[in-house]
Amino acid sequence: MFRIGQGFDVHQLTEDRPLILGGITIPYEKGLLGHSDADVLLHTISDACLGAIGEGDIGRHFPDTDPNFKDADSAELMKHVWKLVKEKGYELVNADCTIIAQKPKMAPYIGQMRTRIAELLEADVEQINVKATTTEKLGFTGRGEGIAAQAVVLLKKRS
Ligand SMILES: Nc1ccn([C@@H]2O[C@H](COP(=O)(O)O)[C@@H](O)[C@H]2O)c(=O)n1
Ligand SMILES: C[C@@]1(CO)OP(=O)(O)OP(=O)(O)OC[C@H]1O
Repeated sequence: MFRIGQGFDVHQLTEDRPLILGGITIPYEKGLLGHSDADVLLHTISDACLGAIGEGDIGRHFPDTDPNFKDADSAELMKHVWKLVKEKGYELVNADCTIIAQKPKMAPYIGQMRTRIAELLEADVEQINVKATTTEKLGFTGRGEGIAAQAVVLLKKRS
């Protein structure tokens, strides 16, 4: 049996924060603002996993009103999500993600992101695809005000 889930998330870019995306730190003049470390890519993959198992979203599991999650490492949140997926008896078929950012150039970091995401989802790197696109300077991402990410995750019941 297969289950599919999709995720979408946005965080604002601001000064004096590190840019953490896909579980790695990317050198850039700004970082993402959030209650947690604001890793928009891990958030959207986590949401897609939760969607696939019918378990709501990360805001339900890790409320942004809970001081326990202040500056939380999104990799740790994703590990918890993946534990829920495994408890329901599923494993990953593949995940496909898109980062929507005018800047910085993500291409040099995509390999490291795939490796880290594969580690977190206990999968092979070939099961994880990460893409990036600008919005041709249009909209809030195009103006460099924030970064968005979307993901689709396919799970299958372990035999
Ligand atoms: N932040 C980004 C955005 C895009 N890329 C790479 O550039 C290619 C062209 O982007 P367009 O938005 O002009 O289609 C895209 O396919 C990515 O490979 C990137 O590395 N970082
Ligand atoms: C991850 C959580 C929890 O720290 O906070 P944020 O980093 O603000 O992220 P968001 O995607 O807005 O929502 C989920 C939150 O509950």
